[in-house]
Amino acid sequence: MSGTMVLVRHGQSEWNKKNLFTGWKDPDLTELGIEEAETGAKALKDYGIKFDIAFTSVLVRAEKTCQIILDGIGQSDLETIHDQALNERNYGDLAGLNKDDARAKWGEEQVHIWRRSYDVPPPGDDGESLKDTGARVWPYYMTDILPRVLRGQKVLVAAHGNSLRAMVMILDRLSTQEVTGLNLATGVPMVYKLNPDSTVASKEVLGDMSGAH
Ligand SMILES: O=C(O)[C@H](O)COP(=O)(O)O
Repeated sequence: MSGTMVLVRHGQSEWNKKNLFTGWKDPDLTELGIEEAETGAKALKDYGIKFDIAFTSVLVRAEKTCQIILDGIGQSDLETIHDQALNERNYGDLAGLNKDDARAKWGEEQVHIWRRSYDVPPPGDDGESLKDTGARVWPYYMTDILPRVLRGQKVLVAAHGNSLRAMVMILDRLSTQEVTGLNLATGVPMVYKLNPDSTVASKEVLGDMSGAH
């Protein structure tokens, strides 16, 4: 057994609350989002983990979630690396649109394809599919995060629904079809212990993922 990596999706953001596609837009956490991050912190405190380093994106909802968790477990000053490789997928021209309005306009199925398919990007020059998102998340994981875990460090990664779906896809060895059914709840820590060959030795979810959609 080597180290431990905890993945956590940021708490509810203002745009999650309004049901808007967000992507690289930068809304803050809501009160509920703060509470969700605090609940995640409590679960990690009860679990008894102390981290060696934290990683987050350059978007405020993930950065704040990361800091709330560190504050909640008594590690406020822990070294934290912010990198846009961990940002949410870029939602292209969908950013700022209401998800239900989009369903009314383009149909449930098309919107589901944009949100959950592996390789269909949302419309717009900068829109990223999950595969495109993985193309920046996976190398960053391999070069910056994984080596620390393999050295035995305990690593926190506070990021986003789709950047974390890309990570969970490779960790859980999900197929491109299986990943379409993967949804991550806000503020629920996933504790991965890795083997020396970087495969997953164990995965524990500290909370309820069932409400995620
Ligand atoms: O960027 C967004 O809109 C959300 O953070 C994730 O959205 P999704 O669950 O629709 O992919």
